[in-house]
Amino acid sequence: MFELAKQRLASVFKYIDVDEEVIERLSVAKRSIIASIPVRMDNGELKIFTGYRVQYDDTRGPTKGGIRYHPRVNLDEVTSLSFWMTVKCAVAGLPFGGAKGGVMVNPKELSRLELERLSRGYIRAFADIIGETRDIPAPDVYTNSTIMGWMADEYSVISRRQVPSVITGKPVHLGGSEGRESATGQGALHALNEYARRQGCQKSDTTIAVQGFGNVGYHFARLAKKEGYRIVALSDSQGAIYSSSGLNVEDVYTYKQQESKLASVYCDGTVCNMLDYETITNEELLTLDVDVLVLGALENQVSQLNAHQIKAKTILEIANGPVTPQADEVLEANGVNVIPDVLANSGGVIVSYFEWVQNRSGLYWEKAEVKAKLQKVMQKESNIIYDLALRHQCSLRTAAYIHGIERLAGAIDERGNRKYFKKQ
Ligand SMILES: NC(=O)C1=CN([C@@H]2O[C@H](COP(=O)(O)OP(=O)(O)OC[C@H]3O[C@@H](n4cnc5c(N)ncnc54)[C@H](O)[C@@H]3O)[C@@H](O)[C@H]2O)C=CC1
Ligand SMILES: O=C(O)CCC(=O)C(=O)O
Repeated sequence: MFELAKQRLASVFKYIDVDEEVIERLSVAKRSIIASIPVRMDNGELKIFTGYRVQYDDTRGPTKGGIRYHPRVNLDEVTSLSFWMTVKCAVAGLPFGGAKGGVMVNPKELSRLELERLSRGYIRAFADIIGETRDIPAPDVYTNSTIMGWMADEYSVISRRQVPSVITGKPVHLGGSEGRESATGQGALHALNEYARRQGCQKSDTTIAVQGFGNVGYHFARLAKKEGYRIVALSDSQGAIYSSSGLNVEDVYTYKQQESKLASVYCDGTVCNMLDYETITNEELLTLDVDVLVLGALENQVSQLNAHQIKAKTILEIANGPVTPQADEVLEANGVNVIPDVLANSGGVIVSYFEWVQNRSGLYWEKAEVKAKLQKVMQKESNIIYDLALRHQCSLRTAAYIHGIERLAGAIDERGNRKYFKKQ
């Protein structure tokens, strides 16, 4: 996966003249740590979990990135995610480098207390390498604000002082920022709005299918529906639902909260009939004839295996790495525009940055202020990237990488390396 991720890096060097030293530095992670995390389970047994933290590059500031709990987490995946965080923070213009963490675990199999012991154990294992000006974790797949609260608390216990800024995405009562919970979905909507405005699209005529109904998928779907887009399909890991006239996202969310999976929404015949939804498979959702396909689950969902079947005109990547480089080629040839992850899902880390700033200054902002600041950054960076794509006649992904790598290369150069532009 990491080798594939790096192919994106290589593709921008034909557009910008960058010194080999920059390429060399951005081709490897600065630090990768694997740790054993012992956890006493509720039945008295000791279980050892494997935890990862990769700090990819810190040229532009302390490294930043979420922690993922998933049974398939591995070093290759965490390294790729940390590389994308590096590019993303540069694309958003944040004073951060990139990192990512993870634990190989199925959190659905743990009790709440076991989950808390694992999360505190993760911090004890990595306390020496994280820190408010070193590396600042945040939530990712199957981690949330409650887990971030436990982690920040554990770090404060170890440090014998209050250090809320070591972790972002915390509960608001523990120093979390207003608006962080919905920030990734909200940011993606800003990126889509700017794109739609430039294409002259009417929101009410635009149909959207959303893969993934967790933090980012739910908030995106909820906010997009509120703005007038038509959400016609939703999926989670267990199944998918469809309605040509549009789904009521809040109703679906309420049923999922009660029943824990989307499948229950339609498995219960009463609910299904009442809401007029039909069931489709997860694979069918990806190939629906919609205007926008939103990928908000995991990596490698559109690959060379299914790219040629995609009928959507635009893909919005809220997940990290949901389209493979091989699929990019097929999509580009078929005229499908991809609004790339490093732009589309940057709302989360942007509001994480706001949280870090609030924690460090001790001055807290109201939700409206956070939302206005997020909108300003998303609109600015989206339009820079959409303009770059027009100027270079390249894909939106390549334009986003050009934008991020130029900022990174500038920082690497200004830290004392050879001039990054070979020709001035
Ligand atoms: N939480 C955040 O602030 C950010 C998350 N992301 C990325 O967004 C993606 C989703 O993250 P979250 O929403 O936070 O995770 P989450 O754990 O809240 O939700 C993940 C969702 O994906 C669903 N899912 C898993 N496999 C699926 C499949 N094959 N088909 C359909 N649905 C599937 C799960 O059922 C769940 O609904 C990940 O790639 C993550 O790295 C990116 C930026 C920030
Ligand atoms: O909020 C953050 O610091 C990072 C979120 C994240 O992991 C991501 O953008 O992929």
